[in-house]
Amino acid sequence: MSHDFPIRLAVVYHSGYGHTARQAQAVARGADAAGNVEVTLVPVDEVDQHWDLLAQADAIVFGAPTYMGSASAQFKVFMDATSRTVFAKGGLWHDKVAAGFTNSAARSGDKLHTLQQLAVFAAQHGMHWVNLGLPPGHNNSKSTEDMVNRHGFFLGAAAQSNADEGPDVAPPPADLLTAEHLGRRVAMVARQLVAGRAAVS
Ligand SMILES: Cc1cc2nc3c(=O)[nH]c(=O)nc-3n(C[C@H](O)[C@H](O)[C@H](O)COP(=O)(O)O)c2cc1C
Repeated sequence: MSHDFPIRLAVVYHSGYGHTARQAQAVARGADAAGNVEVTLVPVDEVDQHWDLLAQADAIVFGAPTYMGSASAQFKVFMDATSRTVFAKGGLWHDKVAAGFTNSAARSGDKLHTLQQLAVFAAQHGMHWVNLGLPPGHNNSKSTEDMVNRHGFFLGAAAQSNADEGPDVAPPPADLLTAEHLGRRVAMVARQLVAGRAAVS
């Protein structure tokens, strides 16, 4: 696809112990690989410096660890802040592209609930949610744990980090490649949308 349309993509994430940060970096790498994409990683504790950047973005990818079956409290603080900084200002994120990812220690760990929470959040802002777009990776006798989308999610990217391993080794490469895929896909969808708007305006 032509790279003539530059894209601005932000990854807003929280990570208490560094594992979800690895996933966020992978999403950013994937977006960067789409070419002509300005990618910014925004940890939620620095978001106050980045509200203008987020308002300018074509796409925002949301990521949080799953804590007690939902997005971490720190990420929820960010979500709630957008009521005032984004929603009440006239819907500054309306018609932007959105997607999400989460990481937790258990295989399921109720990650689906977090992805659903992120998708509903994006919908409240009138954003266009992009799904993962990969088939389940490890669902038959010939597949392995090394395959992308090994957790079989459709709504977004999932990662699993063993509770006794640090972010130097967890989440494993398959989950980081899954996150890279999501980043690249979101950038491409954003470009298609920007190009399409230019074509019909
Ligand atoms: C308060 C808390 C709650 C957690 N709840 C869950 C959970 O519901 N499901 C799960 O699989 N793991 C759970 N975990 C494990 C984390 O999701 C896991 O350690 C993850 O890799 C942390 O990511 P981070 O390093 O980016 O914070 C929990 C961890 C903490 C600290």
